[in-house]
Order: sequence, then C-alpha cells, then structure tokens
Amino acid sequence: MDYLEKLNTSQRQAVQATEGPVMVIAGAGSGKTRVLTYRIAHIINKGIDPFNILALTFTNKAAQEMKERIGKIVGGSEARNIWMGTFHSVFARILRSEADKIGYPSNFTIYDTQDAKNLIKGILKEQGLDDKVYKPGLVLSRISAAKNNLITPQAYLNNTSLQSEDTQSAKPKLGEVYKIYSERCFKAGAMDFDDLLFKTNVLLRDFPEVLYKYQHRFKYILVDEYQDTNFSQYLIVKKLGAVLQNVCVVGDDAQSIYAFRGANIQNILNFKNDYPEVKTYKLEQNYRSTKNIVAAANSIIVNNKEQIEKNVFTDNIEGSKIKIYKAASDNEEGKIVANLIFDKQLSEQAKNNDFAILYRTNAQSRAMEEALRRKNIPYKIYGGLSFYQRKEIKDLLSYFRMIVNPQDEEALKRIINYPARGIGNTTIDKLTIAANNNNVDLWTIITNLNQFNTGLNSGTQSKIQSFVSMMNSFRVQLEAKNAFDLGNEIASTSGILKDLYSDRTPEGISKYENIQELLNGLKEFTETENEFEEDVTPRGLTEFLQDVALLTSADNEKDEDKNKVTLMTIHSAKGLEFPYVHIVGMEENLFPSQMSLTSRIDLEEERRLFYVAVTRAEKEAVLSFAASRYKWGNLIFCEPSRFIEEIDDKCLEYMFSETTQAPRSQNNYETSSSNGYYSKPKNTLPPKRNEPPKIIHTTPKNLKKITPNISTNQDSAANLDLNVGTRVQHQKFGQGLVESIDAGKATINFISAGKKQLLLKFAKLEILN
Ligand SMILES: Nc1ncnc2c1ncn2[C@@H]1O[C@H](COP(=O)(O)OP(=O)(O)OP(=O)(O)O)[C@@H](O)[C@H]1O
Ligand SMILES: [Mg+2]
Repeated sequence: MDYLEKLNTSQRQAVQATEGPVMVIAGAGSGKTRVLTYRIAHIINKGIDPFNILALTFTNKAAQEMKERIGKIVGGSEARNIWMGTFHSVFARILRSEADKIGYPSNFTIYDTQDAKNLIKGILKEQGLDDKVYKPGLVLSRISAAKNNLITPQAYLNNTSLQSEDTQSAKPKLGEVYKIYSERCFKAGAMDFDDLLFKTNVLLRDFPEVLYKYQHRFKYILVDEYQDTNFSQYLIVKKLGAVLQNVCVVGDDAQSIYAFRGANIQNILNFKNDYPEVKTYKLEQNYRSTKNIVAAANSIIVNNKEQIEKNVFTDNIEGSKIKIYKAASDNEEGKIVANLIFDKQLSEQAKNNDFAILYRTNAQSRAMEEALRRKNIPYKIYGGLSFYQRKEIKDLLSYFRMIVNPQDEEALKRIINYPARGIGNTTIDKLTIAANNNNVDLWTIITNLNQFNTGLNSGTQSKIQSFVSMMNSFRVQLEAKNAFDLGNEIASTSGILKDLYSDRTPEGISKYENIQELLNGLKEFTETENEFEEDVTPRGLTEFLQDVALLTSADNEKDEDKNKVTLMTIHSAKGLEFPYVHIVGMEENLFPSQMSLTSRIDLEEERRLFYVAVTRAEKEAVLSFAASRYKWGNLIFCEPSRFIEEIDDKCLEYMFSETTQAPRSQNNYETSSSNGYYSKPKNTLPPKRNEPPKIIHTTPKNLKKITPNISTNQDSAANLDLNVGTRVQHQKFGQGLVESIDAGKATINFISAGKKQLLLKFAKLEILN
C-alpha cells in the first residue's frame, strides 16, 4: 500500500473512505484530482472490477492520463477497463447500445456546433425568420439552455414565462424553432452535444430496467471538476448513484467558470441535501505553486462575495513575485512575452512545454503566434479550430458519416455538391421542401426521385442518381473493409483528392496535406489492435467516427506537439499546470470582459476565471497588458485590468514606470528582416510539388503483431457448443450473451464490456447455461 504514503492525511482519508457519498471541495492545486486517481486505484486494489467504476473528467485527455497513472499503481492492464471519460463520451457510448429504446439508430451521428448552426440557419430560412434577429448562435444557446435544464420543446412551448421572455426580445418563434430543430435531428438520426446528456436522462427516466442495469453496473461513481456540472449532468449522477450511493465528487466553487454554459454551482449545495450522510474532506495544502502565487491567488478570490470559505497554504518556496509588463500595443505584448520565454529558456534551461500563454479570447492568439514564430519558438494552440473542424476534413468526414448513417442531413448537404457535380442550392432547396412536405429525410427523397414530386428536370435527376450510386457503392463495403481502405477509396473516388491537388496555393497544399494526415490517422486506427487476439471487433469507419466525434479540443495532441509552448484560453486550461504561465491581455473590457461589467454575478465569474489562470502556475506567473489594441479593425486605447489592483501588492513587481512607455526588456527585441517578413519554421514549409499525389502510410512503431497460437486453443473451441442465446463467461469481458455466429466468429454482448466480435478458435469461453 505504499501509494497511500504519497498522500497527506486528509487526502488519504478521502481515498480510503470508499463506501458511501464523499465530497471534496478544496482550493486549486490541493490534490483533488490526485485524490480521485488514487481513490480509483484503491478501489481496484480492494478487488472491485474496473468495469464497475465510472469516472467523469473534464477532457478525454485528462481521463487518459488518469488511466495511465492508475495503471502504474495497480499494475497490469486492468485500468483500461474503467468507464472513464467526459460526460459526453461516456454517455454517447451508453446511448449507442441502448439507442433503439428511444427510437434512434445505434450508429446515430453526433452533430457538432457547426452542424447544429447550419441546421438552424436552414430552419430560419424555411420559416421566413430574419437571422439578424434570430442569430443562429443565440438560438442555439437558447436551445442548449433548455436541454440542459431538461425542458422539452413541448414544455418550452407551454411555458408562459419562457414565451413572454422570447416575445419581449422580439423572438416569439424560438420555441417553434426548437421544436422543428429537435424533429429534424431525430429524423436525421443525429444528436447534438446537449442531446447526449438530455437523451441519457430520458433513457434513465423512461426505462427503469435500463436505469437498474447501470445503477448496478456502476458500483462506484467519481466526478472531477464537479463545480462545472450542469443540471442535466447533475441529474444523471444523482440517478445512477441513487441505490448504492458510492458517489465521490471533487471540485472547487472558486473555479466555477462555465455558468454561461449552464453550469450550476448549486449542485455542490444540492449534493449535501441529496446525501445527508455525505462525508466531506478539506484539503488545504497547495502542492502546485510557490508561496507568492498562492498568496496572490488568495488575495484575488477574497474579492468575491459568493464563496465557500477555504484556507489554502503551501510549504513550497517563496518564489519570485508576479511580474507585470506594459506594452504599447498587442503586437508589442507578443514580442515581450516571446522574449521573456526565450530568456527564461536560456537562464533556466526551461523546455518549451514548461510555458503556457493564457488569454481570455481566442482572437488574442494571433499577436502571440506571430511573435513566437519570429523567435522560432515552437507552439501549439488549443481550441480555436481543431483539426477535425477544418473544412476539408469535415468534407471527407461527411462522406464517412453518410455512409454510416445515410439519414445524416447536414453531412448530405455538405457533400452532395462537393466536389462540384452540378447540384446547386436551388436543387437542394427543392429536395428539402419535398422532404418536409412528405415528412421523410433527404436520403429517402434522393433514392426515390421518381416517387416524389420534386420539380427537378431529368438532367438534374440523373446527376443526383449518380451521386446516390456512388454513395451506395461505398456503403456496401462498410462491413467488409477496414477504415483505412474504405476511407482511402472514398477520398479518391469522390474526387476530393483530385480537387485539392489541383489547388496549388499554399492553402490548397495545406488542405491536401491535412487529408493525407487524416488518412494516416485512419491507417493507424485500423492497425491498432484490440487487446485480445480473439477480439476481432472490426475497426471500420463506423468505429472510427465514434472515436472522432467526441474529441475535445484538448484531445488532439500529437506526439510532435509534446515539446511546444501551449497557447490556450483560460477556460480550457482548467485542471492543468505549467511551471511558467503568462496571462496576457490584462485590460478592462477584455479581462474582465465587457459583457461582464454590468452585473456582480458575471464579474465574479470573471474573477474566478482570473483565479483559475493564476493558479495554473507552478513557479512563475507573469501578467501583461497593452495600452492599445485593434478590435474589429479599430485601434482602441486600453486601461489596465482592475484585477491587477486587486492582487496584494506584496506579491507584485511592476516592470515599467509610467514615464517610460516601453518595458525593460525592450532592448532584446529581435529586429525583423529587411523585407519585413519572418522565416517560418522549417517543418511548416510546403513540400515540393513536382511529384504525383501520394498517400503516406505510417505504421505505428510499437505495434504488437499477432502470432496466432492455434494448436493450444483449437481443441477447446471445437468442443464449444455455442448457439445464439447461449450465456458465456469470458476471462476478461465477463458474462455475455451470444447474439450471432458466423464463419467462426461470434458476436457477443457482454454485460460490462459491451458488444464484441470474437474469433471462436481463440476465445477462451465457458458456457454458463
Ligand atoms: N500529497 C502530495 N504530495 C506531493 N504532490 C502532491 C500531493 N498532492 C498533490 N500533489 C501534486 O500537486 C499538484 C496539484 O494536484 P492536483 O492537480 O491533483 O490538484 P487539484 O486540486 O486537482 O487542482 P485544480 O483545482 O487546479 O484541478 C499535482 O502536480 C499533484 O501531483
Ligand atoms: Mg484537478
């Protein structure tokens, strides 16, 4: 039990109190996430099957890291079987296996924000509503808020206060848009992100046997960052934990920063009401940061009226003060930060990945990126447009999506005329009207053109028909081909590769390379083996899409990104830590943001955000602000943020004086080369283009190869008398029911592990009935 020695007394108590409800509300860096990690390891060491543990984290990457750490403590490969991930990814998995109950196909599509907005735009157009009044983003956040509070479209329409609120804001039709939006998603076999939680709630509410099953499967439930759960998430945890009550939540009310997305700090207070027996543990020692940083953070957060009182101290060193830099402009701020990072790397032998630059809004990254490039400092940006949201990637993925689920209308609209095949917007509008009039989906219309009155001429009809036959030719291969082979075929046959190859602008070249990168990803996905040699659950496009749809922006990190400076918004930095943290844009109207200045509640949320930012730092936090910056094309003058003044003066060091406009380190500026351009880092230069397009196949290095060991297992397999309906026991997957048998392969639905396809000649199965 030596791992328990790596915890302080209260951490250890929280880890060892495995039975019954437990809550840990404690300050930043006090080891809450560490407690969750060790607690899970401890539960496994007590003999609980990892399949019976549900752990919900803020990103999938956090889940991955936690699993690795648990794996090191408990040994073996058991940790991989824990049900761990974000709320969205865990419940998407559960919804897939229960989809039929709520009328969805198990291969339902997950609409991202962009798909959802496009759908809303389409609905507004059809309904003749002005999208300047009904701004799609705003409509979507209203729908999202309704879903997260479990308000159905019908309940929305019946709710007089919601209705009058909408009427007052000149948007009386919002309820109807919500209703049509939900119907369209359903018809398209699609769920948006909020649906993943909303429908889970519906499932657990309307199907007692399903609720019972998961209540008993998840014997232990753990939630990190509990302060940022919304009502929908709160209710799922409450329902699942209601019987066994082994629910452990950890969080920090001072770090609640997602109220704008429906997170509800009340969930912490509710927890005590729901579980009167709850054991609460205080963690007061910060292990992350220097005394100076902890003192600064404490002095920030006391300005908030609404908070649970906490005492946070640290035994770490005093550390240097928090330095504050002033820049004349946002570009100069970028240069200052890049120079400071450069200098620190020299003086402290710091690595690139020891640094993070945090900002309030994504737009601020530009000035930082430019300055880092000038100094040849490698960096990576989290958030912003992730790889999978780039246009060319979404186009190809839309082909995949339609092949898996042909009802997926947003995917269909993206690709029916990409690459161009003469099917214009008017045609798509006509098809949409026909679909709505007949209450069917678009795919039904285009596969049965002669049965519906679409008003399209025969030329257009035949173009649509060739699109349909191409898609059908892909669809028939879905089961037989692996993700890479089929994906590769689609990229060439659809004409996407050719289209992008013909574009020789730098953007075109980079798009082409992105597609190659996606195909490499498919190759790797295809070749990654399932853990057991008998497990031949296919790795096709269906499985690939399931993995991709739920990646959060923090989950996209590639190996080559490991040693880079991190640029991210403060929101996405939650839970992370870095030796050196730069918080930039410390200006009024930017941080705190303009929108927050009218109410105390919003201002307090901004202050919590600042608290989160400062507490990411281990050794040093550096603040900077610009005296002017461009906003919407206009130069505006800025005042330093009020948050700077709120920090205890003892913790601060001002690196400028009001008379000298420029900061001290100005002399270090690198002058730009004579033509005013900087050179790009070598690895981003486009490749030479005199060779024909070529897809590069990478094979992951650490791939283990199967050496089938037929002789030892064949005999036992031959003796097995398996039939559909036979109950079996597998050494790792536990109990399951045989659903089908085909050519030496059985599809078995395991109670804990879900559906697997196993090769019978290898599978060590025991028959139970
Ligand atoms: N008892 C301990 N001994 C040594 N290091 C510890 C101990 N507890 C926590 N740490 C370290 O302190 C750092 C902060 O811990 P952790 O990330 O778990 O804090 P947290 O409370 O989850 O922070 P946040 O509120 O930012 O999410 C980590 O690097 C962790 O490994
Ligand atoms: Mg944490």
